[in-house]
Amino acid sequence: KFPPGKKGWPIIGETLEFVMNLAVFCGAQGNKFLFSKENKYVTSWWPRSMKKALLFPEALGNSSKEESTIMRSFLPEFLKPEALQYYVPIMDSMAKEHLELDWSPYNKVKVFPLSKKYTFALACRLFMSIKDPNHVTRFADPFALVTAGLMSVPINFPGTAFNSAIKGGKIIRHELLSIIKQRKKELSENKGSSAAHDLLTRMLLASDENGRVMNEKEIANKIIGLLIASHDTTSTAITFVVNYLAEFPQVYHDVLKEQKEIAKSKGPKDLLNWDDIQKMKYSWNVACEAMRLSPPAQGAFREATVDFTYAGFKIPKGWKTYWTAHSTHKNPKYFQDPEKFDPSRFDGNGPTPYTFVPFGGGPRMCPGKEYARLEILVFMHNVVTKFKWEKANPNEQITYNPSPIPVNGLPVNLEIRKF
Ligand code: HEM
Repeated sequence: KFPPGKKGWPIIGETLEFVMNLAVFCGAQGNKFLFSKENKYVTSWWPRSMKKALLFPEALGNSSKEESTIMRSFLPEFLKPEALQYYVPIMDSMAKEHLELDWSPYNKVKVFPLSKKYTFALACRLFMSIKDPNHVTRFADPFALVTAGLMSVPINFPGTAFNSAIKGGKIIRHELLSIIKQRKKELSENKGSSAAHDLLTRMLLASDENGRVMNEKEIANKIIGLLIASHDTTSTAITFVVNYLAEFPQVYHDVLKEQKEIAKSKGPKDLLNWDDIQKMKYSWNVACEAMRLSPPAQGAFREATVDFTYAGFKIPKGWKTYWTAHSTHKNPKYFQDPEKFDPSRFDGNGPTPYTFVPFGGGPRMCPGKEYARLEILVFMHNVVTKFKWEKANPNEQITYNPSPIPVNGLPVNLEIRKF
C-alpha cells in the first residue's frame, strides 16, 4: 500500500500509488467477480490527472461513477434500435466513398491509418453532422495527439506524449465549443432539422429528471469521451479483421460468399439496411474471432469502494483493479488451441459466459457494442466485395498503446475484384 499522492507532487504521487496499489483480475471468475460487483465493491475509475488534462475540469462530475451515469443517461436515445437502423445506410455510403477515394486509386495502402480516418469521419458525421473533409481533418489531427498520449506517463514537459495530448485536447475543446454554440443557435432559430438525429442535438435537448440540461462544457466533455471510447477501438477491430482475412484465404472466401449473396439481393444503387446486417452471421463470427485474438480494448479499471476479499487476497478500499481480456481470450481452458484463428468458435451459443469479453460485461458493458457491430460489418461488406489483398509485410510486429497496433500500419497490396 503506497501513501496517497502528497501535496506538491500529485501526479507522481497518483501514478506511483496507482502502479503499486493495483490488483489485476484474471480468468472467467475474475471477470465475473468484477463485473457483478459494480457499485457494490468497485466503481469505474480512470486516472484523474488524465481527465483533467483532456477535458474541461470545471465540467467534470464528482466521480467517474457520476460521469458514467450521466453518459449512460442520454446514450440510449442515440444508440436505440431505431437510431441504429437510421445509421446503417449512412455508414454504407461513407464506407463506399472512403474506399473509392482512399483505397481504389492505389495498389498499396496502409490499413490502420485509413481505418482511423474512416471511423473518425463517420463519428464526426453521426455525432455532430460534420461532413466537410477539411473540418474533419481539423479535428482528426489534434485528436490523434490526444489518443497517442492517453496512456502515457502524465509528465507535462515539452516533447512528451502527455504534453502533446494536452495541446491536442485544448484545440479540440475550443473547436467543440464553437460547434456546440453554433448548433444551439440553429436550434433556437429552428434551423437544426438536418442534424436532428445526431448525438449533439440529442445531448442539447436531453434533460435529467429535474429538468436540468447539460451545459456546453459538459456536452463537450461527453463528446470527447465518446470519441475516445469509440475511435481507436473500432478502427483497431477493422484493422485486425482485414489482417486476418489476408492471412486466411478460406475465411476471406467464406465472408465474400456471404456478402455477395447480400449484394446480389439488392439493386445496384441500394444501400445496406438493418435486415442486411442481420444476415451477416458468419462475418460477425469472423470479427469476433479477430477481437478474441486481438482485443481492441485490453480491459478496464475500477476502484475499490470498500475493503473486500477475492480468492484469498485482501483488496483494501481505494485500490485500483483491472480486468483483462487476454487472460481468458488466450486461455486453452476456455478456447481450445487458443492461437488458432477459428470463427466456428462463435457458432451456436458461442463461448461460455465471461470468457469472451471484448466489450466488458455487467452494468458497465460497452454501450456502443451494437454501433460498433454495424460499423465493422458495413465496412467488411464493402471491403471484401470491392478488393482482394495480401499483406505487404507478412511478419509485421504488433505494439500496444493500449490497443494493439501493427507497427507499420498494416500495409497491404490491393487488387480490385471483378464481380
Ligand atoms: C470494437 C469496438 C469497441 C470495443 C472493443 C469497445 C470496448 C469497450 C470496453 C472494454 C469498455 C469498458 C467496459 C468496462 O469499463 O468494463 C467500453 C466502454 C465504453 N464504450 Fe466501448 N468499445 C467499442 C466501441 C464503442 C463505440 C462505437 C462507442 C460509442 C458509440 C463506445 C462507447 C463506450 C462508452 C461510452 C464506454 C464507457 C461506459 C461506462 O463507463 O459506463 N464504445 N468499451
